[in-house]
Parts: sequence; C-alpha cells; structure tokens
Amino acid sequence: MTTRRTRLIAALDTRDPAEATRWANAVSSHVDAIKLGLEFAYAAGFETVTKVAQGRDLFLDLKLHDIPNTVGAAVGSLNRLSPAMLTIHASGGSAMVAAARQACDDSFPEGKRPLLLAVTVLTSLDDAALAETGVPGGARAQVLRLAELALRNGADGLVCSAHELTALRKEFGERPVFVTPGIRPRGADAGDQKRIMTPTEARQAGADWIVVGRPITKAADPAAAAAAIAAELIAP
Ligand SMILES: O=c1ccn([C@@H]2O[C@H](COP(=O)(O)O)[C@@H](O)[C@H]2O)c(=O)[nH]1
Repeated sequence: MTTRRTRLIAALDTRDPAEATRWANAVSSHVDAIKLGLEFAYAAGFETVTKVAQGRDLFLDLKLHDIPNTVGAAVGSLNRLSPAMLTIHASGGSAMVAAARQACDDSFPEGKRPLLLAVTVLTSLDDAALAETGVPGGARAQVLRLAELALRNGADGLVCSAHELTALRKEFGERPVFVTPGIRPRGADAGDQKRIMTPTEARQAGADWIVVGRPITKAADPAAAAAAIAAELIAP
C-alpha cells in the first residue's frame, strides 16, 4: 500500500502570454506546477516563459532529442529558466541521456538541479501507430525498454502513460518519478491522446504527477476544472 501523493501539473498550451498568465493565475491554488512547452516557448520566447512561471514550479517540457553534445549544451543553456522538471526523449539513446544528466549536474546550482525526465512513448501513440515507426511489440514493451535505458543513464524519472505504471513500479520500484500525461476526467474528449486514464485511475496506478492540459484550459471555468481534478487526487 503506497502513501504517495499524486500531484497535478496544468499544461498551459497557448502561444499567447496574456492567456498563459490568466490561466496560471486562475489555476495556481489548485495545481502543484505548471507546464510550458514547445508551443509557448517558440511563440513567446524563453524570457516570457520565466515571467509566466515566476513563483511557480515549472515543468519545462521541451522534449530535447539530438546528438549528445547538442542536448548536453542545450540543457546547460536552460539553467536561467530554473525549471523544476525538464524533459528529453529516451529514444535519443544512452549517451544522450547521460549527457543531459551531466549537464544538469554541471550547470545548475547546488540544490536547484531540475528533475530530468525521459519521455518514453508519447501518449498520443497506440500500438498500431508505434508499429508504424518501426517499433513492433506494443507500447508497454517499448516503455519498459526505454525506461531501463533512461534510468540506467541518469534520468530521475519518466514521462509515460498511466497504463504502464503498474509494470514500471514492479520493475523499477518506488524511487523513479513517474509523470503521466494523457489524463482525461471521465467523459472528457480524448482529442489526439490514445493511452488515456482518469485522474483517479492514474493515482491508483501510482502516478507521482499527472499532466492535464485541455480539460482545464478549454473548460468554461479553468479554475473549477483544475479544482475538480485536484479533488480526485485526494485519496479517500
Ligand atoms: O507523452 C506525452 C508527453 C507530453 N505530453 C504533453 O502533456 C500535455 C497534455 O495535454 P492535454 O491537453 O491534456 O492532452 C501536452 O502539453 C503535451 O505536450 C503528452 O501529452 N504526452
């Protein structure tokens, strides 16, 4: 029986700094961190990322994926943003993950190192879509394969779907941090997500963090939507 608390990250996916700021202010008291990622950073710039994130834990979801030298240097360049969590793609390979971890250790001040999270298989891929990329055998097997690679090379945790959590906990225990997007409250539109679970199911499966975007940001009342999801994360 685990006593883990599952925390909530609101994904603020927009190009508009005013909208991101409005959402951040609305949901802040209900969520544990905010996510800013590719859409926002490319449109608004990294200095604006810092402004919106100010005073909040930042899940900086840039999903870095390049040769080890480039990824290491990129991680080193991100220290001015003070992220609490940073993402890379596990499929970049052992040396790339190790380079990212080394850069985290070298470039961030003592006690300020972000959690390095390796994306395994995107939650928008089902087994058939994954097979199209040349990976037969299903998402769960590939997640476990990439998890081993990433954790052995210094990742603190993984981004995966909640569907893989039971197998991951069995294989890797309680220590790694598991972050699960692809979360949909019961009845919510899945959109492009394929491997989805509800907040309650993800909590019961052992998620450390869930990431929720559109069910919050597209709601008529984002604060109420975030509050309802946060309520699901409090174990009865
Ligand atoms: O495998 C992954 C990795 C990251 N994401 C990100 O999470 C949010 C989910 O947003 P929703 O609107 O709740 O679908 C989004 O920012 C993705 O970039 C993911 O979905 N899956």
